[in-house]
Amino acid sequence: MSTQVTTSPSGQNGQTEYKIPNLKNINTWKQTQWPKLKNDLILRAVNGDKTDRAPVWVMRQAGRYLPEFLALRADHSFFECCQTPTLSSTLTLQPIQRYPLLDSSIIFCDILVVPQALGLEVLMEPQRGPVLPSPLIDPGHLTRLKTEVDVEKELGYVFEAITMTRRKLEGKIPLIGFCGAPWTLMAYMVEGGGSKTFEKSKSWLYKWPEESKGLLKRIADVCADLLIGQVLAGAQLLQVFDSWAGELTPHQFQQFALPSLLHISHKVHHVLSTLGHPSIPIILFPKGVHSPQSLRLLSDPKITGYSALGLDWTLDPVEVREIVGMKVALQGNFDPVVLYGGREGIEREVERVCNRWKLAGGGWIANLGHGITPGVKPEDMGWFLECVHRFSKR
Ligand SMILES: Cc1c2[nH]c(c1CCC(=O)O)Cc1[nH]c(c(CCC(=O)O)c1C)Cc1[nH]c(c(CCC(=O)O)c1C)Cc1[nH]c(c(C)c1CCC(=O)O)C2
Repeated sequence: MSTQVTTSPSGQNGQTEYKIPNLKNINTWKQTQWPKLKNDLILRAVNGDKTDRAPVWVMRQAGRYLPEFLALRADHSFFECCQTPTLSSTLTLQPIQRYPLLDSSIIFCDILVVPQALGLEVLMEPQRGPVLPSPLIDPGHLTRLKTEVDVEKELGYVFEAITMTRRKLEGKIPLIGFCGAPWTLMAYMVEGGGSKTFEKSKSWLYKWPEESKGLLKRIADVCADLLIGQVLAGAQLLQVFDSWAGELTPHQFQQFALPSLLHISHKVHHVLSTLGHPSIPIILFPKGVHSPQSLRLLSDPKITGYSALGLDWTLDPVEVREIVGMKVALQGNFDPVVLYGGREGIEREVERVCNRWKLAGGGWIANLGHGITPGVKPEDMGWFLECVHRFSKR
């Protein structure tokens, strides 16, 4: 029986048609019995509830600062770790086993699995980070991308890892599924790797605006299917990482990045509701987006489909609250470098930042304002978590 049905989103102009992805568990998720969730703090905070203390997790919490990660990585390539469900699951659980104070887990994977699923080669090079040897130079190269991406076939390993990990978590804490945002992924696909100036990817926006929008939409479709698959496989919360959103002018953010972000959230919510699945909150991390105008456009979850916004450390939570109001929950926003500040430095800064967040009111998920870096001492991460538990108490 084919599961390919199309539906129209409600509350819009009725033009958009969302194709339901072909997923193995599209009809079987209802029969899955999950262990009862014991700590739902993050799920309450993401819905805007004031919690007794802030739930805390850390972006990139599984990674190179952990000796147990490095030990496993020594025997396996980076993408082998992502693509092998047992390895991904083990890596996801490493920080959870070490730090009982974490209130959420996030599946071990990478945002760049989406360009891979679209047909581009992605390598992870030891000193350089991600490298795409054949980037998209101009719109003529768009024909190199697959027109139809079967997410089950290309990314089924993520779904398997999610199901395995949720079982192993035994309901201790929720599991976050994630993807990269279309603009951030487009930047990698055009630049061929990281960049300081984003000259190539931003010139696409100036030279070929319509083709850029088309590309962003194609990426967004795969991202949405990846998120839907993760939810049906057991993810309880989702995050979309727009790490390079701050490289755009506010106008470009609104013209290019935002519509593709909305395409993802609307498709995810619409398809899940069509399947009769309970709605799942999505956190958006639009790193570097500071323009009040852009933040205001992200302030109403009913319109955007994003329940929470992740803030980087250069924003002040009280100022952001004044701009976005009370409808959206917020996440963040400790300076990742605080983890190099020593025990006293960490304690002082956590207390200060927690006090700002208490003034900001509303739902707060404590996190860093960007990923944890490889040089952090594991015991300092542990101390940071202790301090957040202590100082975020209401
Ligand atoms: C931009 C981006 C990428 N990947 C990701 C982002 C968005 C977040 C951000 O802005 O930091 C997201 C990501 N990458 C990874 C996760 C796993 C889950 C978690 O613990 O948070 C997540 C959520 C593992 C990873 N992704 C990567 C590693 C290290 C690779 C290694 O072991 O060699 C890990 C643990 C590699 C990676 N992957 C990427 C880069 C730039 C790099 C190299 C530099 C770096 O490590 O920061 C792309």
